[in-house]
Amino acid sequence: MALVAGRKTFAAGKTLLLRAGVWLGAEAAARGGNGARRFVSQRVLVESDVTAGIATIKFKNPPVNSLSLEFLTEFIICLEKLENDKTYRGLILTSDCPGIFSAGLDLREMCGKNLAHYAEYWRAIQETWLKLYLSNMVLVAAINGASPAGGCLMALSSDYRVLADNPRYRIGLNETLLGIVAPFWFKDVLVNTIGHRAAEHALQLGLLFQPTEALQVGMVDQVVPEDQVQSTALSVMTEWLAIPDHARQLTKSMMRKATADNLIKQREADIQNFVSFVSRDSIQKSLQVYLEKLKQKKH
Ligand SMILES: CCC/C=C/C(=O)SCCNC(=O)CCNC(=O)[C@H](O)C(C)(C)COP(=O)([O-])OP(=O)([O-])OC[C@H]1O[C@@H](n2cnc3c(N)ncnc32)[C@H](O)[C@@H]1OP(=O)([O-])[O-]
Repeated sequence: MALVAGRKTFAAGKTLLLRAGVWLGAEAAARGGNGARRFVSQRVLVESDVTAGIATIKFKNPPVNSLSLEFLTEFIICLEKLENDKTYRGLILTSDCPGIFSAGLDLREMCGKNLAHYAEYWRAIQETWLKLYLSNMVLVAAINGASPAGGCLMALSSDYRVLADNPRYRIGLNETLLGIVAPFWFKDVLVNTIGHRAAEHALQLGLLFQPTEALQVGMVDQVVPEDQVQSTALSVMTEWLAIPDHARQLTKSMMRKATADNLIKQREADIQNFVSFVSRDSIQKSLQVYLEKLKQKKH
């Protein structure tokens, strides 16, 4: 069944479909006696409480949970499975890698590859966002680590964000620091969350906010001690699940549809735009310099 769902999603991307098949073959599922279920894939861990109707997805793509094509493929299939299974009404997004929620797009997917690869990668990024942003489930991000750029987008696409109070866990759309530009739909989600002026400021400077600042600007809804992130996410979820699904879902759709439609109506043009942008020599150079800086940071 999940594979059928996967086929629908990736009708336009044969390679992804193949990768999805590999992943499904490797999947292991276990069911406990107390309504708890656990799906394990290589890079995405899904734990679920069937009785409560709540699933938790833990990103497990060390060292930094970068959004590689393999990761995105597994993630999208997990999301589809949960979305299509009416047992689940709520989903918590969090990380299994200590100190990192997600480092955002995998820079190695954007460097030194061919045009077809860039197009395939960007389609997977778009698909991930659309699935998250338009999910019928309640999405709560339990942000237990740094979340720059694409990591921030995943959090912003949730309905509610709880961030661990640790000054190292900075969050924001820092694309300009890499010499690249956040796509219009990243920008739209940020504007919807923190307002136009704050978004303009944050985007131009590529600001990464520490927890207190993130709370102040409205990028997250709550900052709590690190050991309370998961329990807070769970109690927020319980509150949201008390609202009748149909009313909440229609309201969510009313609030989000125009933003999502903006991308849906020009997906192919957006892919072409990304491909021609990222393949420019100057952009390739900026990305390589940035990656090199990251590597040298340690030494
Ligand atoms: C138009 C498109 C829009 C773009 C959107 C984006 O999301 S753009 C993305 C914007 N994202 C950013 O700007 C985030 C950049 N990353 C960071 O700022 C930090 O890594 C950190 C704060 C996430 C974690 O700090 P930490 O001290 O815990 O970890 P560390 O720094 O020591 O890294 C460990 C290893 O991971 C590697 N690696 C890291 N990130 C990426 C990546 N995205 N990809 C690939 N690899 C990455 C790093 O090179 C190193 O590799 P090595 O040497 O072992 O081979």
